[in-house]
Amino acid sequence: MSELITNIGELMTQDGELGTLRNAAVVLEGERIAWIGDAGNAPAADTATDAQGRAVLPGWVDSHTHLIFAGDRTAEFEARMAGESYSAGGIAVSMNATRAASDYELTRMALGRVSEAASQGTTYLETKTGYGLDVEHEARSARIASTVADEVTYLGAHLVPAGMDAGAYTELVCGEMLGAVRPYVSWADVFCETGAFTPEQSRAVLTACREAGLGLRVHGNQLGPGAGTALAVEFGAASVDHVNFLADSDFDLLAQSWSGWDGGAGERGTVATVLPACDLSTRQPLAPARRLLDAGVQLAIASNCNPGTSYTSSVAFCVTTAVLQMGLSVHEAVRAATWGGALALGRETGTDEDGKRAVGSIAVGHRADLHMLNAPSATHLAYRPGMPLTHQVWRAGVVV
Ligand SMILES: N=CN[C@@H](CCC(=O)O)C(=O)O
Ligand SMILES: [Zn+2]
Repeated sequence: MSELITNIGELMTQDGELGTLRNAAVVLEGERIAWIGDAGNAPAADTATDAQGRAVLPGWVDSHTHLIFAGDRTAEFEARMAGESYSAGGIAVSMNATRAASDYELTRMALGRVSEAASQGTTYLETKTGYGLDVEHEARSARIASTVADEVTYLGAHLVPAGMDAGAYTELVCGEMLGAVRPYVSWADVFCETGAFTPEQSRAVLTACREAGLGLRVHGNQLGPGAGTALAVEFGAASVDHVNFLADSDFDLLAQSWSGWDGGAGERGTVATVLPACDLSTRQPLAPARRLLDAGVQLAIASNCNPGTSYTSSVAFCVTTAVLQMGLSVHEAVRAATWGGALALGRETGTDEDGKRAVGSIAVGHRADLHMLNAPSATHLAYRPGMPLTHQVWRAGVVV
């Protein structure tokens, strides 16, 4: 089956060569994009959708979420709004509720969250373990995650559970727990922060997970200056996320990590992933997205949907915040939330031949993940903050 989407007022492809097209059309064939061009030259297809001048973007690629949880942390949020500061300790509240939930409940809630995200334009999504925190419950979280998300990350190193020795727990994370989650995950992450894992413990986790063949990610520099970003770059992590408290040397390390990359080939560096909704919900200083881009660092924007610090899967909200409060242009923010997210997950390239089609940009052969706005341009995402602008979403060629 093929579908022609025509009369697109603005087609923001996020593809380096195609750029942004006006009065454009796209043809989808099965799960792939088959043709892109001027609406006047569009070929016939089995069905047609008239965009009536609306804008079309790639679907959001949300490269950082924590969707496998039960329970509620409204009280912690209220206390924070009354002046308390965020600390990692709240993770234990979610751990207890998550352990107590049945497989069915956890799966149903996770699917509900994925569906909320999809209805707002998210077409590719990563999620993590991290609220199980023992072998049985981390393995269960990983298994459930693998049934609801496109990419799964092992975050056994989220918090040392109360009553456990940090060294012994780190060994568990690096040993038996890693073995139990391994069939379900392709990434590993560590929360390298005061109150979570020390640089030495983080190093041990990253080393073991790399040896197990997992790609690496780091939660770093969320709550203060520290070693997270430097460790991420040293280990060749695909992404370091949060990056609120960076030293000058962290900017340099991140920028240098991309110096051997020419935009498509060469040595990949470490993406800096900013999480604007989390920054607002924790009342942290906003991550320095503008300075990172200006320094030559590749940037992603993600929702960080989780019960503690960012209970939203609205990437549009994050994009709006990045434009209005972090100094990004609309194009830069949309790029970070689409192509940038794909880059952070190693999914920005891929062709018909290898069968793992690229996501996060609109080009022939890429996966047909499209987000049509009820607006003539992507600028409306920032110009009309908070408005429900998602008009229609295609995921792998299928209307969501
Ligand atoms: N910072 C660490 N992990 C999550 C929050 C976890 C929680 O508080 O439940 C985050 O990315 O913000
Ligand atoms: Zn997180």
